[in-house]
This record gives sequence, structure tokens and C-alpha cells, in this order.
Amino acid sequence: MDATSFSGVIPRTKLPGFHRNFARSYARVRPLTSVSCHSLEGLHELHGPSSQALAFLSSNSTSQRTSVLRGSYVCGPVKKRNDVGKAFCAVGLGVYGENVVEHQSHSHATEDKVGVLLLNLGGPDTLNDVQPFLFNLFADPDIIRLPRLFRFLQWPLAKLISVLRAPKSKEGYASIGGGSPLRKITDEQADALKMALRAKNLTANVYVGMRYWYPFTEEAVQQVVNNDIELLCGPVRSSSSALGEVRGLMIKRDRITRLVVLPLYPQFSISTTGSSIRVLQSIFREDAYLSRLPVSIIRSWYQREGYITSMADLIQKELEKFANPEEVMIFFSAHGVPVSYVENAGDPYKDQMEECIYLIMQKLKERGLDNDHTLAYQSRVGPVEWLKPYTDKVLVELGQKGVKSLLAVPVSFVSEHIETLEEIDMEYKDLALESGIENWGRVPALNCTSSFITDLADAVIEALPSASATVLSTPTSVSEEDDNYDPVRYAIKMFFGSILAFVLLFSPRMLLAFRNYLF
Ligand SMILES: C=CC1=C(C)c2cc3[nH]c(cc4nc(cc5[nH]c(cc1n2)c(C)c5CCC(=O)O)C(CCC(=O)O)=C4C)c(C)c3C=C
Ligand SMILES: [Fe+2]
Repeated sequence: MDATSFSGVIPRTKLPGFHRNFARSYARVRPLTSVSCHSLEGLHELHGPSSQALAFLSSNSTSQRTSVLRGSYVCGPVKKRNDVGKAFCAVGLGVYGENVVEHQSHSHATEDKVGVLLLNLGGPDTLNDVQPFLFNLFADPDIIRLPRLFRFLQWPLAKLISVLRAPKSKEGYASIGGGSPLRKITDEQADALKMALRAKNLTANVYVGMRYWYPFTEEAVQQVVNNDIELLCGPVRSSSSALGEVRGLMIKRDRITRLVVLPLYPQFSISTTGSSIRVLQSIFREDAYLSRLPVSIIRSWYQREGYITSMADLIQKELEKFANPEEVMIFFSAHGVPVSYVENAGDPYKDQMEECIYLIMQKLKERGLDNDHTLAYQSRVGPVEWLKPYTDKVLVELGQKGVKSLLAVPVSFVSEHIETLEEIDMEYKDLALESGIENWGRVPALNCTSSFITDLADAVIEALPSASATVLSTPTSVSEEDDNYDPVRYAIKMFFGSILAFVLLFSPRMLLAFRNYLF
């Protein structure tokens, strides 16, 4: 397990030697369970001034997506804020044990109250939510990574891309029942985890914080700072925000004294766990109480025995449904990321994915299952190069090569979602059958599988931060300018940014990209 703990105010000077390539070196030298205090800071640096221009416009279907353009961003997604709660404090980091970074030196409670914050991506609850959800996603500088000079374009681009992509995305969500199942499943996982922790004699409150839709991470952590507070890094609110009470979002109200942050992504990527941690960092920096809270972050957990065993169990069970299980090719399909994330920004995602597949296959071999296997990447968006091989291409090739039985295994995410229910179950299945594959199966997502939830509970217990630690650092944010939100400046940026975005978009190159990827 790879965990980081922190809290408190940390002088930046205490972090010597950090550089933008941290994630790359981290990926190389990382012991299975360790990370240093540099990691959170690294997340900022990863999209620092020299990050390459990269932007996604929109896409057509889930298997072949969108276009790209160059641009920049202003700050985060649509954000309204008041000044209450803007007393900035810093999130701190420090090394604790082998892999945990922590800080904290205070006494804000006598009673020990453990909180667990599950981080996830979130998904639109209804079809009306699709466009604002996409806006939040594309407004994330960890999803569309632009050079600093062009960052003021982030919001106009996000608006444009989300509007253009929304019709196709809506089709996808419509085909799986009109919305994403993520919120429901994540809530169920939270309940199951709470019970599993209780069975291990740990009473904990489990919270859910989504990155791009309700319940937002900001709400999970911050809502109680002030009753009329608007979202700090706040994504779009839509009418569907009335979808019921935000669940279990009261880390502050509950006066949690220790917090474990558990992203529901087994492997670390800048675009997923990295992005959520960056949001947390900015929230924690801005709040006196939170900045002193001992926090552990479990950055990745794909290598945990319980997770590997649970995956192997599910695979074995599905293999047994085939007439000739030994002839089945195990086809791991992971969500892709642009190659530049791995090669330029040092995202450890690909390395971790490969190691994860290796460990699962080893586990199957131990059980005497010696099936062929392959790994491919799905869900690419835009005309930039994504991790290869691409799932759709490999499926066609396997069919042409005469593979007759194939078991698809979604491996980058632990809940059913649009990319399993629509992209794999519908698009890829059809493509495989058209390509000559005759017997198709798909391993379900782990969801609330009890061995998996039990292992998450163990991970939480192992990562529990101690009640005190050393003050270490004050990370700066990539979106430092977000902290000084000024409506006039914002309006000016939006105005000029929109003009520039349209000019760029309707250049011949961009039009081509749109034609190829959107329609
Ligand atoms: C490990 C998982 C994921 C990675 C890595 C990831 C990177 C990534 N995704 C996009 C673009 C989109 N993702 C969308 C939805 C979506 N993505 C993931 C997981 C990962 N994304 C999930 C769980 C979901 C939510 C699914 C749901 O059920 O709601 C979407 C919207 C859906 C669609 O229109 O297809 C987009 C767009 C990028 C650009 C990216 C890396 C840079
Ligand atoms: Fe995605």
C-alpha cells in the first residue's frame, strides 16, 4: 500500500530537492508501500509551468472520443465563494513510518474520532447533469493540462468541450438507465466499509467525496464551515443538487480527530487520485481546523493481497462459466490516460497497472489457471496519443487471429460505471462478436464484494495516522490564483478566453479534430 499522511503547517523550505520529475522517479524507485512527503507537493508541480499543452474538446462515443486543442485555464471549475472560511492554513506533510507523511501538533479534541474519506470521480445522476458534470471534469487542470500562460482558457474551453460532448455522453448515460450508478454504489461501499471497520473494532465515520459531481469533496470536508458557503473549488451546481441530502459530509461537524483518505482507484494517476488530492490540499490549507487534522492518504492499493485475491476470485468464477475455461483469453481493459501523462509528467499509472495485472495473473497461476492474457486501454478522449494498445483495436486483432473466447476484466476502477456498463458491455462486446470472437464474458466490478471491502478496512487500519506528528510543509497550489477570486478579473478572463478559444477551435486543425472525434 502506498500511503501519505499529513496535516499542519509546513515550511516549503523543508522540502528540499523536490522537482517536477518526482512522480517519474517515484514510479521507478517506489517500494510497494512507500511514498514521501514530496508526493503531494509533486502533484502541484506536475502541472506546473512547463506542463505540455493538452486539451480535450469532446468526443463521440465512449470508445472513440473527442478532440484536443491547445489552450490554458483560468482556475478551477465554476466557483462561487465567500470570504468566510478563507483563513488560509496549510496542509502539511511529513514522513511517518515507511510510507506515511504526517504532521500535526495540536490538541483539538480529547475524544478520538476516526473519519474515512472515500474519494471517487462522481457521475451525473440524471441526463440534465451530464453537461455540467462534463464541464467540471474538463475544467480540471489535471484533466486538461495547459501551460501556465494559457490557463485562463481552461473554463471557456471546458464550457465549449462539455457542450459539444454532452449529446454523445447523454446517449451513453441514457443507455445505462439515465445516469451514473456511481453515487449509489459508492454510498453502499461506504456503508459496507463502516461495518467492516466496526467488525475489526474500529468505529469510524465514512464519508464520500466526489471530484466532479455530488457529493463533492468540498462538501464532504467543508460544508459546515459556514452554512451559506459556496463551493470552494466549486463545480457547477444544477437543479439536481436537490437530489437529497448530501450524505455523511460532515467531517468538520463531526469533529473528526484523525482522517484516512482512501481514493477508490487502485492505481494512482495524476488524473484521478492526484486531482482529488490536489482539491483536498487546497481545502485543508484554507481551514484552521482541517489544517491541524492528522491525515493519511492511501495513494494506491492495487498491490494489496486482499484486492489481488478478490480480483482473482471474480475472474476464476467467470472463467468457470465458459465451456472450455482454459481456452479463454483474459482481457484486462484499463481506463487510458494520455501518453504524455506517463512520459512527460511521470504518472506512475501505467507501471502500476502492469504490476497489478502481473500480480493478478500470478495469483491465478498459483491456482493452476494458466490462461493467456493481455492488457489494453480504453476510453480515450481526443486526438492526442493515449496509452496503447487501444482496447478496440486489440479486440479486432484478437478476433482476426482466431481467438474465440474472451473474458473482459475492467481493472482501473472498482465500481460499475458507464465504461463497464456501456462501453465494455455494449460497444466492445458488439465489436468483439463482429470480429470473430464467439464467446464473450465480463468480470463484474468489485462493488461491495466482501473480501474486497474487508481488505479496504485493513488498509484503513494500517494507514491510521497517529494523533500527533511534526510540522513540515506548506505546499503551494497550481491554482494559486484561485485563492484570490475576483469577479471582475474572472469576467475579463472569461470574455477574452472565450474569444481566443473560439479562434483556436475554428482553426482548420481544430475543425479537423472535431470532425474526427466528435461526429
Ligand atoms: C482510473 C480511472 C479513470 C482514469 C484514469 C480516467 C482518466 C480520464 N478520464 C477522462 C475523461 C472522461 N472520463 C469520464 C468518466 C469517467 N472516468 C472514470 C474513470 C477514469 N478516468 C470514471 C469512473 C468515470 C465516470 C463514469 C460514470 O459512470 O459516470 C467522462 C464522462 C463520460 C463520457 O463522456 O464518456 C469523460 C469525458 C480523461 C480525459 C482522463 C484522463 C486525462
Ligand atoms: Fe475518465
